[in-house]
Amino acid sequence: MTDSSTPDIVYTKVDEAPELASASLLPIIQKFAAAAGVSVGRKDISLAGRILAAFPDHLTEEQRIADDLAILGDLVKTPEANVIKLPNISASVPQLVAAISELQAQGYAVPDYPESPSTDAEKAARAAYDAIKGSAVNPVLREGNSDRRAAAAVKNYAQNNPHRMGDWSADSKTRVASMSGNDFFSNEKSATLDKAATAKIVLETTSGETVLKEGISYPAGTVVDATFMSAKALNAFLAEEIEATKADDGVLFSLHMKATMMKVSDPIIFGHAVRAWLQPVFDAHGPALKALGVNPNSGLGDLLERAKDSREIMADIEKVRAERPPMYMVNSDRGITNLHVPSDVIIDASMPALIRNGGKGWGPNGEEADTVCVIPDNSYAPVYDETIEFFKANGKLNPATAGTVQNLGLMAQKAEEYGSHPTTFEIPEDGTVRMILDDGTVLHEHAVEAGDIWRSASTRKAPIEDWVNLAIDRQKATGFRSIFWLDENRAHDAQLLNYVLPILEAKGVADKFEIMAPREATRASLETITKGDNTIAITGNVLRDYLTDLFPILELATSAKMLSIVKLMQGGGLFETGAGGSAPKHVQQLQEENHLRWDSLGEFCALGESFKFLADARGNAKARILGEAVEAATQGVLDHDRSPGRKVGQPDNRDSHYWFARYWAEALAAQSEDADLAAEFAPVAQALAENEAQILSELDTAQGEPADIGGYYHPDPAKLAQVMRPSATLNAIIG
Ligand SMILES: NC(=O)C1=CN([C@@H]2O[C@H](COP(=O)(O)OP(=O)(O)OC[C@H]3O[C@@H](n4cnc5c(N)ncnc54)[C@H](OP(=O)(O)O)[C@@H]3O)[C@@H](O)[C@H]2O)C=CC1
Ligand SMILES: O=C(O)CCC(=O)C(=O)O
Ligand SMILES: [Mg+2]
Repeated sequence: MTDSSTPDIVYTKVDEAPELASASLLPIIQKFAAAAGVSVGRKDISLAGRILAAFPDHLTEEQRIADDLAILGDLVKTPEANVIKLPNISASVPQLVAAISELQAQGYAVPDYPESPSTDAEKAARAAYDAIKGSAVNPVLREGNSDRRAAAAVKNYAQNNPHRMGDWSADSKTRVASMSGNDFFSNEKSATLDKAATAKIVLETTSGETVLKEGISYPAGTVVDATFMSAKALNAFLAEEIEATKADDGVLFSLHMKATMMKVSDPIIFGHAVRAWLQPVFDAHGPALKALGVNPNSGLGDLLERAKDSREIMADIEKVRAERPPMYMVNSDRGITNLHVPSDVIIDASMPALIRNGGKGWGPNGEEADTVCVIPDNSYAPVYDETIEFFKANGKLNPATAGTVQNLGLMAQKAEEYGSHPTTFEIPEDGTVRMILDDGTVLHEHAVEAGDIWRSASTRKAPIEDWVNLAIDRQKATGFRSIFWLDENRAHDAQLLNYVLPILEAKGVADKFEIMAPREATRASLETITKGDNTIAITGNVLRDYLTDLFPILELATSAKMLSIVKLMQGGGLFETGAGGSAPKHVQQLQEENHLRWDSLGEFCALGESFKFLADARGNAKARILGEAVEAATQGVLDHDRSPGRKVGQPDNRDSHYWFARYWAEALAAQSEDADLAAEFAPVAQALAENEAQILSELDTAQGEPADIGGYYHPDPAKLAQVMRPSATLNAIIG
């Protein structure tokens, strides 16, 4: 078993590109931190790690690892927590299955993922895997609300070095398409509980009553929502939009939602889209597809793989494809469509990239084209619709002069849709869903039909109050235009306003804040930053996710450079690195040509904050100096353009770590507050400078050939270290 002691700073072990970067960066951080007596150690929240931790009984003693996510889940509820959290995979089923087979091939006897569990053992395995899939880590660690913004140095850099933006034209055919009703937005009901309660969710049909879930307990003051999306309405809408897109010659069809974070509802919606796209094939070959084990929720890629030997089915698929509009591609070189894999359908990343690109997506022919963006539910789609209409009318944003949109997101304790996974159901039969409290009160009730997606989400009182107070603090600290993105006509938002308005009144700051529905807030924010002014978007959890990619990608080209702080409600600190994900494409590039374009600026920003937090929490003056020197080093990386290039042969992630270490050491050597630290780092700085040419040449020589890291989801640490630390000269200095 792995060591279960907790280091002063936890630096999470994750997946994909950030994990590759850690192999190079973490040894540097550990060396520098040791000078302040600070230990920096790892806890494993990777997909592979979480799978291994779930099945100790299937593993040998040496193979077993501790359940680090559970350990961290406890740690974040204590004031001692100081966690640097890198982005991890929120796995779709295809990713989960791929990770399982990789582990099995490496000799770990973890069970297969049971598609249709029948035995008790299969049911147990399925339950364990269901707990691992989707957004299973972030809701556990995020025991505080979210504060994401660009650090001043990062924003200044973006203004001085504006990235390329695609041009928008007034006659762009790009548009957002959403359902005309009967979606989560229009069916929502919401209530605030005046006392603590336990609830059950039941479905009543002509054949009797089924308990969908019971024993859900809520503290007093919880806002409890319930809503559903009609499957019939969804299917009619999808069919219509496929036809409407086709009528607009050459325009791409695309679907955008969050199949990973909304891990129960959105994969079902995705499956409806796959089915709608191939409806004639499902009509003609339903039983045959079923016999092949096809599940539309797993995507077109899985379907094609299973059907590839059936000439009849494949011919019919071809026929349908020829009749369909061109589809927006995830990777046109590899033939990966928008509907291939659910985990590629991640609206927070896809819509901003399309908008940054002048509303153009990539088509199957590898050419850019205008795109119909299907976002079925209306809760948050207006944000993208309004953004697109704004740029059509006003032209693209100018990153050289644009102000910034910061975000304060209500996220703690699985707030809002974030926490809806255990209370989301695909309705098996027509009937009535009721949410009933232990005193018999029917809190919410909906008439539903078979196939409808019903879900309940909740938001607790303490996180709401914490979020409003955080907003008051940030508004005071910045003086920025501060907008609560709440729609008084939406059931859930109206309940939140019952909390927000009295707190603002009681603190005498009501005049400092505006309240706007998402569409109006989007327009106001775009107008504000276009003028060069700044604004704070105070939002719920889903908008937190969406906006902290949207605005950074427009303003800074990427959300990787964001400062992302989670002030834990019990007093600890969680420092996330950037606002983006784990960049699978970057791993592919490393494997093919040993170039890693991952930018660790998010890690640098989080590290500085973590040291400063530790300094305050533990009265460690050296840690403060280390943190201030990290900030100077981050500034150095920006000032001297040391961030990774995109192409092989250009300096990459490893080069940027060399420069970061060097500027960090130089800043420590130069400061006069702590003579011991200066004396310790002067020779390090000197060695790094003197060996610059040698180190850069060693790093450069490493690039070009394929790199073997011994696994994708579960790489071999020794091979990974060899690939990511190819400079013997640098390694000797770092030790
Ligand atoms: N906090 C978390 O734990 C999060 C986890 N995720 C997970 O990450 C995975 C991938 O998500 P996806 O939506 O594709 O989003 P990503 O943010 O991983 O990738 C989108 C694109 O953004 C660019 N990018 C992101 N981070 C960096 C960086 N540090 N340096 C340089 N470029 C960067 C890359 O562009 P290019 O390829 O053009 O260089 C990348 O392809 C999923 O499994 C998802 O669940 C997603 C968001 C947050
Ligand atoms: O938890 C997840 O799946 C994704 C989180 C995310 O995208 C974010 O926090 O920005
Ligand atoms: Mg996100």
